[in-house]
Amino acid sequence: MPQTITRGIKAMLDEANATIETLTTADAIALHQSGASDVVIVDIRDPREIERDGKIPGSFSCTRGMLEFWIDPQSPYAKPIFQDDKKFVFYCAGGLRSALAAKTAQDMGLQPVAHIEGGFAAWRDAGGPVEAWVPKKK
Ligand SMILES: O=S(=O)([O-])[S-]
Repeated sequence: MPQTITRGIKAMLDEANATIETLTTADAIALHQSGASDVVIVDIRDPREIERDGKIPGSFSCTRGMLEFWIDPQSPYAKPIFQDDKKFVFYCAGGLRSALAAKTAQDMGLQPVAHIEGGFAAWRDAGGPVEAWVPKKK
């Protein structure tokens, strides 16, 4: 018998988008250009996407797979950056995964959070600055 998926991505995205802040690309670029020190831009794309396409300069990379484990201070994988009193702005390639990630983060108590509409593709198309991936020196 085939699986019956009772809650699909449309419902999940609708719910996420109804409860999280969505930044337009223009607003996100302006926020980035302001250099606000109380904002962390979180890149939730996979490493291969970052390697291929580059990233928003200064963004913090947290793959979606590690999201909950890096946010929760009780987790052995907790990252101190998620304890900072800052605004966390998530982005992915196209704005879908980041909506779900921001919703999850918000549900966990992280706040304020937002995500960038259209993701990195929209950012790049709008002329937002892009930093090329540089391999780590060994
Ligand atoms: O999640 S996605 O919008 O990058 S395909």
